[in-house]
Amino acid sequence: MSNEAFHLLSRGGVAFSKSTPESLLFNKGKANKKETPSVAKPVTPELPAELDFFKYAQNTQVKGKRKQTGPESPKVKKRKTEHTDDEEDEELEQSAVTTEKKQVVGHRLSAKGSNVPPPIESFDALKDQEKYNIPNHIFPNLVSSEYMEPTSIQAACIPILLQNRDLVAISPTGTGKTLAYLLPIFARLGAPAAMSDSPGGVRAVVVVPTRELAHQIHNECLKLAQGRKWKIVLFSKATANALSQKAARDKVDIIISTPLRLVSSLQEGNLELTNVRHLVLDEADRMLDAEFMDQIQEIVGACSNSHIQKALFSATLPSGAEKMAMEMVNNPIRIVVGLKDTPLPLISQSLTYVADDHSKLPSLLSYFAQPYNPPVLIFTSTQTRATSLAEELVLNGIPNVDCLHAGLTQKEREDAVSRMRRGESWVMITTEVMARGMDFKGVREVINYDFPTNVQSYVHRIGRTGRAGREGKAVTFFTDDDGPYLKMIANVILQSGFSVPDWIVKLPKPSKMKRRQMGKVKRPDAVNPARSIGRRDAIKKRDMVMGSKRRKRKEGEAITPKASES
Ligand SMILES: Nc1ncnc2c1ncn2[C@@H]1O[C@H](COP(=O)(O)OP(=O)(O)OP(=O)(O)O)[C@@H](O)[C@H]1O
Repeated sequence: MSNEAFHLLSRGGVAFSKSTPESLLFNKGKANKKETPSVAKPVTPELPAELDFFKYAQNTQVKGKRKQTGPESPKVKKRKTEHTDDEEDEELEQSAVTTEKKQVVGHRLSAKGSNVPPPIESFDALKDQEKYNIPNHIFPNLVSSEYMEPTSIQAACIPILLQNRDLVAISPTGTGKTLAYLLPIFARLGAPAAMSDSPGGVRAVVVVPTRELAHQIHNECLKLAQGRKWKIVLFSKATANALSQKAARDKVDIIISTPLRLVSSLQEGNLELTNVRHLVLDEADRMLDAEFMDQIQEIVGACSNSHIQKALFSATLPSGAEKMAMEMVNNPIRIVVGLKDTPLPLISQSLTYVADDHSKLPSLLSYFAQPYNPPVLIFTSTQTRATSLAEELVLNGIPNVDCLHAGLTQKEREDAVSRMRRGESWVMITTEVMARGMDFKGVREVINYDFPTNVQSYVHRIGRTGRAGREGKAVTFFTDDDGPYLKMIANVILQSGFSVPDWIVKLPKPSKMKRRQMGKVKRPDAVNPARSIGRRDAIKKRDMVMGSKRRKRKEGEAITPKASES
């Protein structure tokens, strides 16, 4: 199906807004009932204060029942290390507890390092000029962005970064890590380079794994930059070209980029990072995995200013990545908010058995036959499967289906993100490319159609819902093939305080080898086998027709000379 045809078929022509009655359309089963449409049920009767990042419990009357022992229980604590990538996590946690860990009142927040500055109580506390020296123009921008009180990660990290300390920070998805590093960057830069007498080139760089995330962070920067002429560049081929002149580069304050784009410009000699004072690696564990490692090393090497501050942020940081992170930084402070590699209890999580790959589509269609809460984000393992699933849903009459993956053109990707932000997409099918960092506040349900590739992928995928204190729901389909990896995800679910069937809890712990193979299950390109058989037949028929045409042409060519002779 062509892209245009796909969008024509998948668009219902109306935007979904959480506050409009359109949401009622989704409660097919309850169409005639007066009660309000199905809303993700609150899952925590009393959200522990240490996990209440957005003061959720204080402001909301919570009705539901927590299904399992809370994250604080010793039983769950023991499980915690089982799902992590290797055994050293526990050691790290324990050493933090016994030696340098500080428990900050009110939140489960651990800080490790020397001379850790105390967290701030409020954004107002930052107005203390002597202590923090933050330019006044930033505060109205916080208010206009509706940032009234700092989240835990912001409370802890902002004073650290303001002291120009290096930092490794881990906090669950959707808890406001972006502002935790952007605010100190603006504060430390003080004023735009263009206003300075001796601008010396780019002063801050934020590196992220995808273009979409870079775009989103750029928008966050623009919110904080209001009222001043900051030059904040979302690095792309076009902007990189525009900055190939040194005079233009000298006026740049902050660059937000993916690693590849930055490295290309460095290698072409069109960019210097020698004046960079603040380097942030967001989604740090992804930035430090094999795919990006060489590029990150090149970028870090290019940021050669002796006063550089490095900060790494993520919701997950397996111990291997953490070791690498710690080697990159200088006398760092390590902050962990909540439980490492654990989703917020605001996201209710469950596992759904679907036997085999062919049974997934019918299972998903029955899911959509029940009341559901759009927008729903669905993750597949490959681009072709994402497209195939989107087509199937459209053909099955699911309204406002959309698709976003790295196989689309940049324009198509941007358009898909815009439609999602405008609330026009009710069901977005996507791949790992959207798993990290993307902040679509309204996403209420995440479905892992294909099992995630590892624990981190699971945590980030489901973290697209339950953001900024909202509730969310995550459903993960599993087949017999996913069995060996089930236990790892089940442990995360238990750790967050939800239940899983007993037999899954009793599964043996997978070997290291098995853990490495997770997500490598071979799946067909088409999610509907009937359609793929149809497709095969169509291809066969097409080949036969073409073959017969070829033969006829050849016969014709053989006849023609004779005809010309006559
Ligand atoms: N202090 C605050 N008060 C209210 N909302 C906030 C605050 N800080 C951030 N937010 C909002 O919370 C949402 C999540 O923020 P952000 O995207 O920075 O989370 P994150 O921790 O980086 O998530 P991820 O790990 O998925 O990248 C955003 O919509 C943001 O606008």
